Amino acid sequence: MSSDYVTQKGQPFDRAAFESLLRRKVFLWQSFEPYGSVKGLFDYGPPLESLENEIIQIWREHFIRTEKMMALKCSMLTPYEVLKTSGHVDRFADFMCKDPKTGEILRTDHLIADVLEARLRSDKEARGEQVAEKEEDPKLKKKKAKAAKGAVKLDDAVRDEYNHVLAVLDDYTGEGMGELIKKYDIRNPTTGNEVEPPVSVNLMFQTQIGASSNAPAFLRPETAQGQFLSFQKLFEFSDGQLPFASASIGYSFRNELSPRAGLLRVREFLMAEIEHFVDPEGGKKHPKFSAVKDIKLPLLSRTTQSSGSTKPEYVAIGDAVASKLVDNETLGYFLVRIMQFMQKIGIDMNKLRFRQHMENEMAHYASDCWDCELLNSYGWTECVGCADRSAYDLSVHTKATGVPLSARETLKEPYEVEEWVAVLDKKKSGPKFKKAAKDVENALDALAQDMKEKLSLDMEKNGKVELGVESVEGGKVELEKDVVTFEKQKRMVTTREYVPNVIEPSFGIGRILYSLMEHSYWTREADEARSVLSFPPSVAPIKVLVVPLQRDVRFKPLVEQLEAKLDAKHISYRVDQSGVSIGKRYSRNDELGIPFGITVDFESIEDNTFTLRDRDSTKQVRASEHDIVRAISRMIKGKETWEEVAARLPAFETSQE
Ligand SMILES: Nc1ncnc2c1ncn2[C@@H]1O[C@H](COP(=O)(O)OP(=O)(O)OP(=O)(O)O)[C@@H](O)[C@H]1O
Repeated sequence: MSSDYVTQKGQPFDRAAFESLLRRKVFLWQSFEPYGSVKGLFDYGPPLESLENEIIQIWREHFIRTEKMMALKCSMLTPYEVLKTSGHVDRFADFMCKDPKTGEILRTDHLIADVLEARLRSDKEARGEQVAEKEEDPKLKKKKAKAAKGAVKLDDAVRDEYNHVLAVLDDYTGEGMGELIKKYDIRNPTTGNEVEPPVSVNLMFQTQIGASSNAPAFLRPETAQGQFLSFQKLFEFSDGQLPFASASIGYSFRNELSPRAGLLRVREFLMAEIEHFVDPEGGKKHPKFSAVKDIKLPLLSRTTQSSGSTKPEYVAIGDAVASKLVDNETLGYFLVRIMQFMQKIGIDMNKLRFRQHMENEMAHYASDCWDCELLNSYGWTECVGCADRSAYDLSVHTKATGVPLSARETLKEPYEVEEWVAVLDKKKSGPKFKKAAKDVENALDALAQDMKEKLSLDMEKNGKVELGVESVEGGKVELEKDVVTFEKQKRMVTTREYVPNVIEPSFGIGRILYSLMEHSYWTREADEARSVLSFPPSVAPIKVLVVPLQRDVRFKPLVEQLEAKLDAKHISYRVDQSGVSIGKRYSRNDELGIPFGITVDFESIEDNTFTLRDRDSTKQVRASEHDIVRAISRMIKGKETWEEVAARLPAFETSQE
């Protein structure tokens, strides 16, 4: 993949150089390095910690504040029963294969996909097919020619078979994948060794709460369950009004079998999840949908994928919902808001698409699901899952606990119903059934209407009925006419009780951060060694670089004055007083993605003016301290662009670059 992938300037993306930059500038590293590091765990250094913080702030503003969501902080340690009910204990598992010679563990579906995709790529190269987007690029051409040398051609039938297997890989059981491995002689790609048959492994980290092992628990694999279990409290907080949404930003943990691709598949990661609760009656409309209906989204539908194409179509979300391509307004509204968020933080819009889940990929209860995928040098990567989870979660927790997680609505027009009612004479049932009396009462309450009607007929015929409740004396409880009667009664219905449906956009912040860093990365044409991270001013980890022209005590008061001004405006900055040339200092800081540089020079001492440099264009203007700090502040807030600032402040020509 990385050979086809280009930077925002159309240059071939050099992942080794990019990763070296991230290491050099301490963006991130594998955790516990002095102890030999642990796969799938990363520490963030100052630039990445700060970048994440900026993105979280934008996320909070874009979703929580603007959409009036209810932010929650729920526990990460989760009792066994909760995750048993949600289905995670039984189903949150992947199949793994072991390389018996090296002990390496490989995720089975990834292993099969990687090997078959590599063979298909090799086949494409052998047939000289166009795999690169920028065919005319001589570097890419050279790379392609090199790759084609060892390429292996496939028979047409084999190629079709591989493509089919890849399309339906999610449908395979462990046994089925084991057969594929044998049939296609799939081996560990790094060692060439045969692998052992697939074994299912649950992905949750298990622990216990307290000293006793009677209370097994897990580190949560998603933030969602805590939000579902808080439903009743949120419903009251929203004054019994639906729709409403909760949101939670917090860590989740998955014991991934083969963590890889840097931040893209890790074992501990920050998630930002929204649970939007909506009345299923009335088509899951969204009150703000009409404001976004004309916005076009790159949608890669199920039908397009089935035809073998990976090219999304730009469709107005209003049309997509009207044609039922996207199931409902609420889901459609969130797809738009996700795209707008990505645009705000600087994601390259040419590297974003929404891919609809195939039927076999979706959970059985989901009615529609779209992933927001970002293209990076590892390929298209799911960064946000946006699913309509129907009433599944609230229903299963209600069933397991008996605590209703449902909404009530007062009806505008109450209506009368006639219902079968079981009338129990408690004065008689208590002494008669003793300890089983409560069970008898509950069993009668739980009877459906048709059962009550049937029992009333049985009672009339036989003078008694049997309930599925064990009596104290043994055998099933029998109820006679004097204890219970079945009657039809009229009742006014004034409220409607229902289980809301849930639309869930679920963001993996680490994957977004990584893709953003790749999308922001490019090198100056004149000098390949000079790399730049073009973060938008609003998300850049540090906003300003202050550079005194040289080490000179006369600059000190001016630097201090600038620092005080930037502090007062809450603008983050870095002062670079090192002795190296100004050009070098600028380019070192371009690598940190600092969007603006203020230079303090001899003229500053004379007239208190400074130069302001734009990272991306390297253009400079000269103005008073007040004007410069104000311009920076406005650009960070998105109130002005560099082009607008450069048009109104005097240009400054320099040969320092
Ligand atoms: N191991 C991981 N490392 C980093 N981010 C992850 C990981 N697993 C999931 N995410 C993020 O959490 C989001 C929501 O999780 P979800 O359960 O939908 O992922 P998933 O479908 O299991 O992902 P995948 O199929 O890639 O394992 C994903 O879109 C992704 O951004």
